[in-house]
Amino acid sequence: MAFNAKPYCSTTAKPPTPAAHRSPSGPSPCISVRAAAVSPRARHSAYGLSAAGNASSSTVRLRALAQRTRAQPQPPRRRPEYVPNRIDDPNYVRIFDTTLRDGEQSPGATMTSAEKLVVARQLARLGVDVIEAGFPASSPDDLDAVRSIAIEVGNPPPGDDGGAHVPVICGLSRCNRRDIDAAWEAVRHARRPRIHTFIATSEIHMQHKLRKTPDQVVAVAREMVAYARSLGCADVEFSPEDAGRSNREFLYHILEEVIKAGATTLNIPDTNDLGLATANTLAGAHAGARQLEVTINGIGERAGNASLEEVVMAIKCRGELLDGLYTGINSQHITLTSKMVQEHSGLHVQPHKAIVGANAFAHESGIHQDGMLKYKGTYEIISPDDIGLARANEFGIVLGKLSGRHAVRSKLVELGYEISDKEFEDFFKRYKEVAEKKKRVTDEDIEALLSDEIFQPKVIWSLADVQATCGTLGLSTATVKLIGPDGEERIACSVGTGPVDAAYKAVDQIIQIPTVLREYGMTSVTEGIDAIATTRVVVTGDVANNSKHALTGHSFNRSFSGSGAAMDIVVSSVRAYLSALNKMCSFAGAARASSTEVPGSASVQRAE
Ligand SMILES: CC(=O)SCCNC(=O)CCNC(=O)[C@H](O)C(C)(C)COP(=O)(O)OP(=O)(O)OC[C@H]1O[C@@H](n2cnc3c(N)ncnc32)[C@H](O)[C@@H]1OP(=O)(O)O
Ligand SMILES: CC(C)C(=O)C(=O)O
Ligand SMILES: [Mg+2]
Repeated sequence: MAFNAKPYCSTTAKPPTPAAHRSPSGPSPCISVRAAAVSPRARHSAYGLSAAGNASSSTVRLRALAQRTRAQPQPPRRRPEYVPNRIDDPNYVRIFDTTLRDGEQSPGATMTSAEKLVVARQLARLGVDVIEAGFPASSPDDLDAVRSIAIEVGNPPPGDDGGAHVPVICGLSRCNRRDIDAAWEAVRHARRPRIHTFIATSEIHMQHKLRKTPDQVVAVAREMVAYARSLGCADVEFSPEDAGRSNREFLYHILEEVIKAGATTLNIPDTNDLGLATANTLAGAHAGARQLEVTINGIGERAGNASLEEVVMAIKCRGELLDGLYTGINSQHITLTSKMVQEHSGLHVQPHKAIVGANAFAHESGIHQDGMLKYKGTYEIISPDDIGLARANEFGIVLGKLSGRHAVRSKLVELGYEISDKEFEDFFKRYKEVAEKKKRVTDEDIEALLSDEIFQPKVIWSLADVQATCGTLGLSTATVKLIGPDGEERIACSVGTGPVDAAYKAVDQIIQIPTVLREYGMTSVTEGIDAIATTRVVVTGDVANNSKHALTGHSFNRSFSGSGAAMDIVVSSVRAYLSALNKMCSFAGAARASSTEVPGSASVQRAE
């Protein structure tokens, strides 16, 4: 998590010392932990009562307060009016989004000004309280980008009657005048501008990076916070960078000093590389921080930041475990915002990413799918609607090799096919064979398999096996084994101009009905090397298949179509050919009526 320990305590870490909070001289700040801010009530109780100011005593008191809070009636879920250094509802947690600043620091994630503006508009729709729009001193372009966001997103839309949510627009700066001037120049156009200034407070950073003594760091922090306020900025956030590795007493001391200098939010950043961002952030909120610093999809420098969607949905779904906390986020915009940030930052989330990953609301294994079909709450704690996700099917079922009968049957019904139990069992067997070879079975795969397995003519000849060889070294060969209407297996081999031609000639040798192949077509119904190939053929037979035209009475040679599907193109082709030949045999059989001869039975080798 990113604990934001910003003067309104944000989540990072730990609340300022009692002394800091009792400070009579400055305004009370909000505490953020690179993530959250301590609510005024929590803060005052904890700090007011804590004598020593060490972490454990503060934490204990915060918990006691939390328990009392739990028993109280829930406050109305309305975003409290924005006041820089306090939040009037102790349960309200501000969401500080730094996608456009810290998120943009992810290698390769740089966005153009136009892209940043589009994302900022979306963040406002999402309802974030603060947008950290950039680091204006880093380049003239970034200053321009932050300024445009301040002007366009940081002000009410024309004609607004006061109902529109207008986020705070914030710019980051080091603790120096040049950076602070640039930040102010960029954000001052917003209705609610904020300058966020930071300086490292850990021994390792102060000594090796800043090359300053702790006293010098305190002096510059104090001076620069006061300078930011002197420019007319009423909302100043201060972050002690690398707070997690800073000496606690020193941390409290510098926080106390910046509060006196006019800081209104304290962010305690826990620059955390261990994948604990969301957990840390929630712990900060639980401990009283009331501003959480997050990014969309969790993007950011190195291992990234706490992700907005995880933190917000955890608070929404488990608010009761967090003493009734709530945010002003409209979660129905989460999916769109996540996609937009993926698009513009070029950083795509992994499929198993919580809340916004492609698999977060998809179910592929049979037991889960069965549970979902019976009651969605079994495997979904969040409704996809809650995050604005429209999924292709109601239950998020993705068919694969681990799917069971319930899910496959429901897919057939969804596709409009009602088949008998016996047919379904045959189909399911075939489905499993295919699914074992494919990563994912699509609707098109299902339809192709259905028409191959179920919607075939009466089976006279069926395919047992086929083996073909082909290549550039000579003619192709094929061996085909069919099962005849008498249940006997028959085998034939042939050569051909290609493996399909060779296989068809072998079939002809077995069935021995004069046949002309009129049309042959193959399509891959799905994508990728493991796609299912569907073959359609049209054949005509001899005079025995002649039909009379209904209107003219003339005889014509009737044609028969057939289709087949398989992942192997030769198998698919032979299935289609047999399907057409079976139709033709049925027709011929009906025409001959009394004939008992089995086509092909006399001239081919019987299998052992
Ligand atoms: C934890 C964070 O995420 S911090 C934000 C990080 N984001 C960025 O750095 C992105 C934008 N950065 C930039 O574009 C550039 O680094 C600039 C424009 C800010 C500065 O560029 P340069 O002037 O060339 O300095 P450079 O980046 O090489 O070095 C940083 C200097 O700032 C100093 N510095 C670092 N942090 C701070 C601070 N918070 N307050 C004051 N000085 C600081 C360093 O000690 C170093 O000073 P030195 O030149 O006296 O040794
Ligand atoms: C500037 C600070 C807040 C920061 O980005 C960090 O500590 O990660
Ligand atoms: Mg950072």
